Amino acid sequence: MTGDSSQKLFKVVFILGPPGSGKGTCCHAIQKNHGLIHLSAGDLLREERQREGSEVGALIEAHIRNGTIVPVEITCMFQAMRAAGDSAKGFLVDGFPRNQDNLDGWKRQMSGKVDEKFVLFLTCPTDDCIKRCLNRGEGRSDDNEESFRKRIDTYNSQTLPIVEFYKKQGLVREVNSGRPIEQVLEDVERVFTEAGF
Ligand SMILES: Nc1ncnc2c1ncn2[C@@H]1O[C@H](COP(=O)(O)OP(=O)(O)O)[C@@H](O)[C@H]1O
Ligand SMILES: Nc1ccn([C@@H]2O[C@H](COP(=O)(O)OP(=O)(O)O)[C@@H](O)[C@H]2O)c(=O)n1
Ligand SMILES: [Mg+2]
Repeated sequence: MTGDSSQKLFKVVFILGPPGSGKGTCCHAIQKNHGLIHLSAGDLLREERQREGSEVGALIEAHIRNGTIVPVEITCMFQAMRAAGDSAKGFLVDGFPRNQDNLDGWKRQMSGKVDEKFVLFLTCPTDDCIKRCLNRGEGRSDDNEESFRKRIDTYNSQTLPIVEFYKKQGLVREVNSGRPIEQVLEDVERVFTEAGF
């Protein structure tokens, strides 16, 4: 009837898990195989932090070092999805929503515009996660032991309740990522295939 009713919904898969659990690594593999667009909230924030003249660069850096979550208005996930346009088969939304503020902002902006397929939830022992972060080799200002501890605290207190929220809706697909990458990717691939990707 109206133009709105025929508007294409953005297909979305959320990727959540502790720092160093392999979210980015899994997204790279899946993106290649399935033609999905990978949007990492952390990457978008680091990009904005580097942008010359950014008014929020220092604020972003303070949150990143401190392992706390940047206010959702600054985390331009929605703009990034819109910028990627209609042609995308779907989006891998990596590291978002990470707390209640992220989730509230997402709902405010995206309700009625997205088809939330599932949440890929990666689980990995903290000892493995910290080793992986300290060896990541990207020179990140938060890949040190002190920041890692803060990130894990934030993850446990603020992100796990978001996973629970999606679990209640039957949307969580859990994969143990504390294993060799080939095994992890085999299970991740299966989850996407079962979801019709
Ligand atoms: N299954 C795995 N086994 C060993 N190392 C891994 C595995 N998955 C990812 N890594 C490595 O661990 C580090 C963190 O992975 P990354 O994908 O950046 O995690 P996240 O995005 O969840 O922080 C990277 O150096 C990556 O190459
Ligand atoms: N939704 C998000 C995602 C990341 N971030 C910030 O960016 C940091 C790094 O996030 P990331 O997703 O790149 O980190 P990993 O979990 O991939 O190691 C987080 O610790 C937060 O400080 C945020 O504020 N909000
Ligand atoms: Mg990452």
